[in-house]
Amino acid sequence: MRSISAEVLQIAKGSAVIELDKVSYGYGGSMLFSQLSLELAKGSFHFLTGASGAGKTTLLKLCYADLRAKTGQVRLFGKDAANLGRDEVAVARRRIGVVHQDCQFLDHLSIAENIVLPLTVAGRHDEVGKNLPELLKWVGLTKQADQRPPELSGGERQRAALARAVILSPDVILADEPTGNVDWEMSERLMKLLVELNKMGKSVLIATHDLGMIRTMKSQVSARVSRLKDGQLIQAGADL
Ligand SMILES: Nc1ncnc2c1ncn2[C@@H]1O[C@H](COP(=O)(O)OP(=O)(O)OP(=O)(O)O)[C@@H](O)[C@H]1O
Repeated sequence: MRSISAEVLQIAKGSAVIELDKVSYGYGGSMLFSQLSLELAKGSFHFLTGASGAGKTTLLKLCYADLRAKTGQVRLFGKDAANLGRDEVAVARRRIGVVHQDCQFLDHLSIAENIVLPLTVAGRHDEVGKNLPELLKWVGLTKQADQRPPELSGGERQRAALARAVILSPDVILADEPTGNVDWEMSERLMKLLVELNKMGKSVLIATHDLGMIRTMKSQVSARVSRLKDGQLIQAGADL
């Protein structure tokens, strides 16, 4: 059993879009975090780092209400996630674009169909024609639009996953190891897309173990870096 003391991360710019307030979570009988607090401010850029198994994916899942805190409060856009009904959770989630670690594509659909899936599921078919060409161009996948996910390279899949995460124009982007399994050049390209989104006013939280990339990006964007270690969230300093 691991436990921690409270650590509240204050982010100066704007009001909070997602807040974890003294949250506890664990699988089975053991606790992964307890009394963990995190505040993602509107328009902020945040890196979450930590060793494999530290709990980064779990923390992101709490941030988009895929998991429920055992104790403490998760607030999405100011509302306690525990008090939201199914429809309200769905509405909140539409404001949060998630780039999953394993991309989670439907392999029988084309890349274009996968990217627009959040729109078609939401019944917003009329917006597909307007948004898709621009998004494909933005992530450099216009030529690959009709290919199936297994036919794409790792970097192309990651860019497609990013396009799908932003198709509903969310306020927040949560990205879980978006540069896993891609080379340095592609990692930098992906990160620059995320910085671009942040410059458009979106809040960005990226879970990554890639400290080299964090160091590089810190010169390009004002970012907060937190490290998850032994169930504690520690704000990383110059020692990064
Ligand atoms: N559904 C689950 N059931 C039981 N244990 C789980 C489950 N999901 C994750 N865990 C455990 O919780 C711990 C944290 O997992 P998590 O995936 O959040 O870590 P992570 O920091 O994202 O790791 P990685 O960098 O390897 O992706 C790990 O020990 C993992 O085995």
